[in-house]
Amino acid sequence: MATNLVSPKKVASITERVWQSVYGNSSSSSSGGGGNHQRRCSYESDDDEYEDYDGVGTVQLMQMGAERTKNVLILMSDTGGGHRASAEAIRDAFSIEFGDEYRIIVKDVWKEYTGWPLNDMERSYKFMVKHVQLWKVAFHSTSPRWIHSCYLAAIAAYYAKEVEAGLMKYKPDIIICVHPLMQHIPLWVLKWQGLQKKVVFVTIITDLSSCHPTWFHPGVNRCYCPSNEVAKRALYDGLEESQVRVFGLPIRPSFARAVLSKDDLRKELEMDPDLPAVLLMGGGEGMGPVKETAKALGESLYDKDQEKPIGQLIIICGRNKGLTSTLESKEWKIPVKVRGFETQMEKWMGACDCIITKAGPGTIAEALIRGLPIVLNDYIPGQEKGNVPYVVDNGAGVFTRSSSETARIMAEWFSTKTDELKRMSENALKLAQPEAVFDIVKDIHELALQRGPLANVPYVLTSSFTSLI
Ligand SMILES: CCCCC/C=C\C/C=C\CCCCCCCC(=O)OC[C@H](CO[C@@H]1O[C@H](CO)[C@H](O)[C@H](O)[C@H]1O)OC(=O)CCCCCCC/C=C\C/C=C\CCCCC
Ligand SMILES: O=c1ccn([C@@H]2O[C@H](COP(=O)(O)OP(=O)(O)O)[C@@H](O)[C@H]2O)c(=O)[nH]1
Repeated sequence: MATNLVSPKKVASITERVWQSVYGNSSSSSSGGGGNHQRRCSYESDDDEYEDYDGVGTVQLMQMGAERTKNVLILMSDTGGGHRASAEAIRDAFSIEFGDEYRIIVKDVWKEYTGWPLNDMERSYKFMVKHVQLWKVAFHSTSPRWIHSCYLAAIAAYYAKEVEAGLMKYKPDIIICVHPLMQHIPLWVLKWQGLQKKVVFVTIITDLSSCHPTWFHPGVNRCYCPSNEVAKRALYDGLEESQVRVFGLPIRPSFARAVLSKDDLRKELEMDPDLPAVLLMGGGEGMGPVKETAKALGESLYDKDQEKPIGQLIIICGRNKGLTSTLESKEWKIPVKVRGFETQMEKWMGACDCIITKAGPGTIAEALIRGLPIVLNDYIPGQEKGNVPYVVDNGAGVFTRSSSETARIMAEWFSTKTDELKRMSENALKLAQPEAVFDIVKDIHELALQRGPLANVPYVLTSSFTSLI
């Protein structure tokens, strides 16, 4: 039975055999959409990575009773840039705090293992936020619990086995979820497998204030909320106080720990050493009115009377290649740098004096750490709407959708209103939570230590035990 599940050359692990005995022959299974059968074959036969992780079971057996490296699986999706940035922040903080004690795997398990629509959330999300009314309707119409639960249950029925295969491949001791739609199915899988006592499951919410109710899953061991406002919503939506912690949004340790001198950074990034600098961006996808704002700034930061610039402009277009090439081909009267997706955002932010961005939570939290006053020029309806009062009411920035207004504010900040820029910078620093990421990983570590004896039993055994329960 199920001979197609395992390569003839590979001896099936106990987990796989138990898995087969529970689910039978995959080729006769009716579940799964077009793409997933192929994925499953590669998982079972010739996936190199799988070989590495299969070895973990053996290592676990050898290390029983001794301290062993724990596997941490971080579930994320590239819907925008914020989920990956938070996942990487957690990964880096684990490594700084605990070295080799944890093996961190950052994955979009949906993409690897499932089919449509789960394996294509990036494109669907991009499409929907481009047609902003569509996103608004989708966001609000799926807010009631009974509606999103029905959708997710239907998807779980279709893809549970694939998600299970994805989770089993990495044999996680801890699952960290940084995406609202990646909790329900894995939590069901853990329940069905009887692995709830073995695997720690935590969610880290990456929205600062207003967020979709799918974030609040009562089945998690911990729900890390970035603000008190989100924590209140979590309690209101049924989580217990013991599940909720508020430390802040996890930001990459390079923002918190690096000692950066603005002068050195400007030299390294080949910027003008003296002119005040504004960073213009629109999240990981380069969304919002970046092009119009850039053009308006090109005019407002040029002093026509004195025929010289009063500021310089850095534009980071993220993955928006069209925007990059359009802006690169333009002639500017002021010093301008146009960049695509940058991996060292802490350097660009450290070299600038303020930022113009849509209200993405990741970018806002990073800018606050760097003490950058913020002009918010757009927000995605639903989850980003509440970020606007979060910044404005705390005196760390202003909101305007008008490009000419943004350009005017910037010209004032760089000339007659430098005191306002300074005050906002101080307010930004007061809101910053650079240590949040370290507090979160320490708390997860504590949680893992509190697990019962089942946590130390290798997967190769727990799965076979639990299938008998
Ligand atoms: C009458 C119209 C009915 C419309 C409903 C029909 C179908 C559902 C369609 C879409 C689902 C919409 C999901 C909405 C809830 C999502 C929860 C949420 O807030 O997710 C946010 C993430 C993106 O995170 C954001 O990233 C930003 C970065 O730029 C920023 O950081 C922001 O602050 C973050 O919150 O959104 C997603 O990942 C959306 C994924 C979209 C998936 C589309 C799949 C559509 C295809 C079919 C629908 C099937 C399943 C959907 C299940 C939805 C259950 C709620
Ligand atoms: O070129 C880029 C553009 C953006 N980002 C990061 O992408 C994240 C964007 O997250 P945010 O929540 O602001 O917006 P999203 O892209 O998710 O809409 C932030 O951490 C940015 O620093 C990046 O690393 N490089």
